[in-house]
Amino acid sequence: MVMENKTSLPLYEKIWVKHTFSRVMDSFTLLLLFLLLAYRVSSYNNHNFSCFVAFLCESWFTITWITTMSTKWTPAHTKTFLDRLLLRVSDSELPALDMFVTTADPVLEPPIITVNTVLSLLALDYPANKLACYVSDDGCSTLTFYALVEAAKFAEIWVPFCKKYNVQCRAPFRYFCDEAMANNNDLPQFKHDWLKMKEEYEQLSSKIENAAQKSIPCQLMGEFAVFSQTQARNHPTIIRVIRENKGISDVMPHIIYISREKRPKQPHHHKAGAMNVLTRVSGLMTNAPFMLNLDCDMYVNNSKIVLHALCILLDSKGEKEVAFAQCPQRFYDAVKDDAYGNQLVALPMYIGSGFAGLQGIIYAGTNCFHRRKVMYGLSPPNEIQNAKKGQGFTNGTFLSEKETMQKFGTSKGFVESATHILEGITSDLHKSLDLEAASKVASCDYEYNTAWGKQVGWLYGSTSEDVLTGLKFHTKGWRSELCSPDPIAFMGCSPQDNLGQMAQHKRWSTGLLDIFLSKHCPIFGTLFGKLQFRECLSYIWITNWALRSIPEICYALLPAYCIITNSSFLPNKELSMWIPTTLFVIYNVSNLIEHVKSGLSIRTWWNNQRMGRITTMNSCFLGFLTIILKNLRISDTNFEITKKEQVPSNESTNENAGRFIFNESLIFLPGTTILLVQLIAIFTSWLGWKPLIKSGADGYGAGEVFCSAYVVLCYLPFLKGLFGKGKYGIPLSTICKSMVLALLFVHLCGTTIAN
Ligand SMILES: O=c1ccn([C@@H]2O[C@H](COP(=O)(O)OP(=O)(O)O[C@H]3O[C@H](CO)[C@@H](O)[C@H](O)[C@H]3O)[C@@H](O)[C@H]2O)c(=O)[nH]1
Ligand SMILES: [Mn+2]
Repeated sequence: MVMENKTSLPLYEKIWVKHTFSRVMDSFTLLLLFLLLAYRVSSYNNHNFSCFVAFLCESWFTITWITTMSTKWTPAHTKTFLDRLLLRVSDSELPALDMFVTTADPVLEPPIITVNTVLSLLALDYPANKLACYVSDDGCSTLTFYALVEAAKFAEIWVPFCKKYNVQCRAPFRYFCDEAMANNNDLPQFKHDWLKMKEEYEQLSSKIENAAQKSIPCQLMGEFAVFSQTQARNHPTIIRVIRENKGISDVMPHIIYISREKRPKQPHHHKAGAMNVLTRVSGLMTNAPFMLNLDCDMYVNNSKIVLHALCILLDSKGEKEVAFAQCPQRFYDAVKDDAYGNQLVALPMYIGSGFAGLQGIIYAGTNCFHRRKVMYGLSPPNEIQNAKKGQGFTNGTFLSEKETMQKFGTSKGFVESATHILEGITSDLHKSLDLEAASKVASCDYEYNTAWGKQVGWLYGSTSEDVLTGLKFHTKGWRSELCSPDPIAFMGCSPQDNLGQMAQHKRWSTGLLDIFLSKHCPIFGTLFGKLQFRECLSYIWITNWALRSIPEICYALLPAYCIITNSSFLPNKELSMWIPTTLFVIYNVSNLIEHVKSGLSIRTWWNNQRMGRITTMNSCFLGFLTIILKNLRISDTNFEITKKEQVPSNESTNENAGRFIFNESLIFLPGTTILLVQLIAIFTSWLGWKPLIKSGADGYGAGEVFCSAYVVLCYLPFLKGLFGKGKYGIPLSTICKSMVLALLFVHLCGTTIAN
């Protein structure tokens, strides 16, 4: 009886967080925004050009603020009950899990990083015969393959070591960083084992290091021979079973290496393409009902994470409603005070859990547990029941074999495995690691005329394939949950300089805007699908990122414009001046408090603020232009891979850490121009010159000068760059181009007055 009660208890609970202070401050901010707009409308009579532009920008900011507020309003996260799960299902009943790791470039993504991710997965606290680890290598690199083969040998001792001593962090490079670990276990054998393991790991890394230094010809013999004729963009499928699990008593999961076929003329759809190949190959080989996907740099930091995620996915309610369980992204080796604003700590705390309190958190591309049947296009069960009553509903379950082939492609084996999944037949961990059938589904023409990338699997068409794929699930009516146990589940690396950070944000904003302008636009999702209204607002907030660059750039140029033309855009009566002033103060103070509450320093807050402005006006603006070019069919979007580095421990004290570096990239052009325009304006004002261009309107005041100075403060790294040397200096060509643009702007200021 007691047992019965226990087993009917929910496996997880949703915890609602109260951010009352945030709510009050956010509402107050909104009120002030409305007041400002009301002021603009009421003072319409003495309008001028700058006030009109200000009104348009502020309207945009207000709309954005409403979506931000709605997202943040009801934050939540989950609490999982492992004990209840283990009472309900025995070890042998636990479901199988296919784990996917993607890597694409052995230089930008050093194999030792991928190896650590894989090692940490192999050592998960979960029955090894239920796990299979698939590594997709889009770089088709001998080095990556070699590293994995060596890692598999090391894993034979690493996995038992972790389990014996219940090691928390199961990625050796992080584990051995911390000497204190050597002394935190009383077992007499431990110290000895620890030292031995450390030595073995060092041997492994030096082997990989050596192989990277000199491409040893003997590497291309034996099992490496297949790589001898390959180029990264032109090669047949290579699939190798590096280690096969031998059954229940074997402590090592399957390890499978996949480099899908690539041909120069065939689109490969970047990461989404790789994920779909992983889905199919694993479907054939192990066909687990759940899949975990990780970027190559995301190692497991909580070895029980699979059980936590299963609490959500196997819960009686979760089972029917939740498509995926997303764990947060956290990063190690952060640059001091988050100088490049890419640690994303405060943002997920408010926005991420905000999403989680609505229809669900967005899919972030990594650290996510998926339900395979949802990937195959299944709708939530209640939908299916409704559909059974009605007519003409095509869901995977009711398709004929021919239709299933049209949808999933012509591999008989795969279609059979997909049918099993869609019908909920849980066949035991599997059958054959049949390489021939697997090669077929990894070939580049397999998807031709199928639903892959459209209705099935990871969706194509955006470099933010993650958000797009998650949005599709939400539009179908699925929910998702944020799974954030303590200690944090996964840790990864974030860009170590502003170049990486800015390129990354450009890719995200491009991909997100692509979604907004596509048929998957969240607005359609609410109108014609099952996307809930407030979830839609949140998706609008996130997919609009690149568009935000336009009003931000206009607003940043406004104070300079006013100083140059001796006009004003801020209210110039003392009484109404308090509206923008209070708005500025309240916004900044509440944002600062949110950062401090997330355990961050004031410096970090400022760096995040500053980088927020720089990223929006530079990366996102370029993202916006990229989308325009794409829609005009002049050029296509690309997936630039973020560089991953292992930072030597002395690096954090490096005096240049946090400094901006520059190159010829266009990404620095908007910022440099905006800065030069401000400088021209401020010098005009400071030296008491007559305004460059006279207008009839009221002159500018302290407000405009303050705003201009504020923009310069945000662009301080660029200001330093104007005078910096080498990579720390903005290239002369960029400065010249920006100067031309800045002078053009000053000239244009004149024409607006003349009209
Ligand atoms: O053609 C490609 C390109 C990329 N990748 C892999 O995709 C992952 C993510 O790439 P990365 O350069 O690390 O991008 P990030 O900006 O760090 O990634 C974030 O943003 C991406 C979407 O833009 C998501 O796919 C990621 O999961 C998310 O962590 C890495 O494992 C790559 O190896 C491929 O497998 N094939
Ligand atoms: Mn990454």
